[in-house]
Amino acid sequence: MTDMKLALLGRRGAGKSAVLVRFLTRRFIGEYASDANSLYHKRLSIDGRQLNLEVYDPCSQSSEARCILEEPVDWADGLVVVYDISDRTSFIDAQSILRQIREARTDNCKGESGVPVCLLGNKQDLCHARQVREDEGRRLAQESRCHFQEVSAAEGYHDIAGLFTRLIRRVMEHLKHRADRRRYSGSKSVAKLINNVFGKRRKSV
Ligand SMILES: Nc1nc2c(ncn2[C@@H]2O[C@H](COP(=O)(O)OP(=O)(O)OP(=O)(O)O)[C@@H](O)[C@H]2O)c(=O)[nH]1
Repeated sequence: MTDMKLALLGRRGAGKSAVLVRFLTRRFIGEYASDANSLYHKRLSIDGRQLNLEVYDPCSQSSEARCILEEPVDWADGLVVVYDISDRTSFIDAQSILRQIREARTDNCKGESGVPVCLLGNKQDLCHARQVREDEGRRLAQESRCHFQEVSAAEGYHDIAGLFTRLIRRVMEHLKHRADRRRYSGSKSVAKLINNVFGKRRKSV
C-alpha cells in the first residue's frame, strides 16, 4: 500500500472543493463550507497498485496568504492549482501560487526533486463568460513546467478523473525515483563507511 498526499490550491470560489468532490464521489455538489481546512481520505487502485490517498483542501488562499500556502506545499507529494476561467483574478492568483511553488522547489529539498503540479482551469461550462483564454493557461503551465487542463466540475467526471489519475501516476513515479535515490545514496554511504573501516585496514596489512 502506497501512501500519497495531494493538495489543492487556488483562490476562493475557483471550485477546489467542487473538483475534488467530483473526483472522490463522481458527484457535483453546489455549495461547500469554505471556512475550514478539509482532509479527505480515499483508498484507490491504480495500475494494480493500492493507494492510500489523502487530499488536503485548505480554506481559501489569496496570493498574499503565503503562510497558508507553505503548509500544503511542504506537506504534499503532488499539487493541483485551480483557477476559474471566468474570473481573471483567480488566474492571477494561480500565477502567484505557481511562482511560490517554484520558489519553494528551490528552497526545500522535497521541492528540489520537483513535486508534480497540475494547473486546472475550472468552470469550462461558463465559457460564454470566459475571462482567461485557454492558451494563457497552457502558456502558464509550460512556463511552470506543469500539466494543464480545462475542466468543468459542474458538468463532467471523466476529465477530472483522468487528470487526477495522470497526476497520481506522476506522483508514484516521483516517489519511486526519490526512494531509489535515497536507497542509492544510503548504499553509497554504507559503502563509504565500509571502505573507511576496512579499506584503510587492508592498506596497512
Ligand atoms: N458553473 C460552475 N460552477 C462551479 C463549478 N465548480 C464550482 N462551481 C461553483 O463555484 C462556487 C465555488 O465552488 P467551491 O468548490 O466552493 O470553490 P472553492 O475554491 O473550494 O472555494 P473556497 O472553499 O471558498 O476556497 C460554488 O458555488 C460552486 O457551485 C463549475 O465547474 N462550473
